[in-house]
Amino acid sequence: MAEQKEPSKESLSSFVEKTSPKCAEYDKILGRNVLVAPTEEQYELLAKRLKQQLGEGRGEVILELGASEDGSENGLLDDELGPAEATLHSLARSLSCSCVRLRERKETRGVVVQYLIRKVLDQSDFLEIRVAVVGNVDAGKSTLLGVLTHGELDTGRGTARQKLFRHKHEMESGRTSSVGNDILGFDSEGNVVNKPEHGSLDWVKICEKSSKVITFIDLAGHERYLKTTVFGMTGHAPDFGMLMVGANAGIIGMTKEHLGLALALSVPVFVVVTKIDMCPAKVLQDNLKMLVKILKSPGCRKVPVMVKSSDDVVLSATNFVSERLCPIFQVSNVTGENLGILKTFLNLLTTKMEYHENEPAEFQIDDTYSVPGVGTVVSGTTLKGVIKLNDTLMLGPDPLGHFIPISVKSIHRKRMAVKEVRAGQTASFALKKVKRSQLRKGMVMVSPALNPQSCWEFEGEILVLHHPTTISSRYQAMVHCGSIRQTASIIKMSKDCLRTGDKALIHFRFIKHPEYMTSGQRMVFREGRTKAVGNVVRIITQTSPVHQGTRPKQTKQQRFGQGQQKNGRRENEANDNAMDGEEKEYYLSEIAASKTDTLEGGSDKRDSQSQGLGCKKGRGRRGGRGKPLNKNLSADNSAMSSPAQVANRSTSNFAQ
Ligand SMILES: Nc1nc2c(ncn2[C@@H]2O[C@H](COP(=O)(O)OP(=O)(O)OP(=O)(O)O)[C@@H](O)[C@H]2O)c(=O)[nH]1
Repeated sequence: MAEQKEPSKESLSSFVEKTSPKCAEYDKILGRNVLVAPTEEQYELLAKRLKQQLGEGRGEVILELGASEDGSENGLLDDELGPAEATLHSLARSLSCSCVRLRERKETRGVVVQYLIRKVLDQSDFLEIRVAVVGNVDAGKSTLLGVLTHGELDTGRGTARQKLFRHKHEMESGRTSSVGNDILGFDSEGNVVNKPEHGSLDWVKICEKSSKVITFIDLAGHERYLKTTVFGMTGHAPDFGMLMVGANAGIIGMTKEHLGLALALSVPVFVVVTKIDMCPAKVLQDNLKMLVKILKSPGCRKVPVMVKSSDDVVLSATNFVSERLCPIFQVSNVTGENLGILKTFLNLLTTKMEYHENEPAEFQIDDTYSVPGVGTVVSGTTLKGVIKLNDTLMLGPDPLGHFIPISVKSIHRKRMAVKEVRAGQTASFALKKVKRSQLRKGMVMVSPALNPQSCWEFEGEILVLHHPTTISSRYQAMVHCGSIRQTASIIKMSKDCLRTGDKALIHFRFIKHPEYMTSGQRMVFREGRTKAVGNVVRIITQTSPVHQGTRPKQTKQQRFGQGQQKNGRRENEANDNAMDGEEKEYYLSEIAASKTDTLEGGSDKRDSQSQGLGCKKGRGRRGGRGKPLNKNLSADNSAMSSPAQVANRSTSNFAQ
């Protein structure tokens, strides 16, 4: 493989030095001498501190043996290391934890050793980390997931991905169109639990044997399914983003778009470059150079690090939570090269998201099912609190903005029956006395103590990442906020009009039904190539939705028929995209009804029509200016604002 000028070790260690949090108490207690021969009192203190750290790390923590407070006498001598390790093992055992040696390094005085301490959980419990998998079409996303979770290498002809596809058309075309899920389990020692004999239906076995489960959210790379991909990033609450890049193709198509989205949503990203087995050295080198340049650009402000050894893995995983570090892996799904270090990295990932288990429960619904013999089932993420079997929660809002009490009949985590689910965990609930037709994605189930209120209107502080002209009042686009995705209209803005790069306070109104939102939530406002990101700052609750103009009721047949006719591509969209047609239809009628446009408003709407609704005329086009879909794809790089610009604006204004 090509020699690369990598920014790896120097930048990594200097980065670590600059960003590692120093905890005086921790250093004092776990200092070199204390662990070698602790007194009884010191031992108790150590156990207390370790317990606290395990709580903060949701059941795991990485510790360093031999690091002293001031760095002057770093390292343990040979005769000190044994007793210090024995103390640590004994501490871990006393707290029902495993203790795995990760790496050691030479310091001025002796060695410093890093250990992973992980709680050994009972069969029904496991630590959960969600990783959204994004990247352009054919980057090898589904293939990598197939290889990681089924333990068998790919042939280079799409065999591994077959195990992941959910729809017949996906099998036939090889293209992901929906949000897929697969899991990779690690036991308390960090060994992969998944075995080739575990089919996709053996999630229960994997979870029972795992202390930590990585849930991959497999997202679509094609621009056609961008709405679904944005939903995956906002609605499935990923802890990390895994950006996939084909070694031979480099940063093309939707890669920048997906990177920009992850940055805008403050999701830490690591990059996996696939297909290194079939890529000429020069091409790989050029593409890596380009990748590093984009990541380092003032917009992204990342510290890219080529991860090539187990040492790099531990360093990058332990410092990854800082968001600035961006580890890059180069793998082959065919030869299996470097898949081992990628798995070690995944095993060490810990989320920095704070989940509040002591607050009243909040659960956001991202999918609904009707299961024969069980009834109505909803799946989603528990954002706050703890939900137990037979708990009564408020489900809503319905089209009138009301919440109804429902009772939780059964709870499943990763297809495994459990008695309770805590903040940060995904789950499915079987609900009593609720029809599936009463439910939709974006609804919530919350504790009655919250006395939930729905809203038609809210205020958001928004930064426009890209718009071809200007945005003004009455402009409409899709709001993605958690698992909510609904077209909203701009009622008022703190500026007359907004261009790319502008920031404003905007008053939005949903056009179809009220939603449950909370201030501080991150949101994306997009339509075609128009994109804006920001935060919800104020919820405007109101009782009467009458003036909102509820849309005429249509049968499912009518809605689906319209979608097919207009787009000429409906058959390929997964169910969760089935609202595209009706939303656009309603959107069009709204535009037609508004004859009192301002100059800017008019131009925006014409622009919106030409962009998102070009397909109305059955030309199968999207993206405006009469470009066919595939041309739009190839034009991506130039048409969108670079992620550098995008991220610069988003991180400097919002994320930081
Ligand atoms: N030689 C080689 N081929 C690979 C590798 N990874 C993936 N492929 C092949 O690349 C093709 C595309 O892989 P996919 O996994 O479908 O790509 P994707 O990113 O999931 O594509 P979408 O689902 O459409 O977004 C398949 O034919 C794979 O067999 C690799 O590391 N080496």
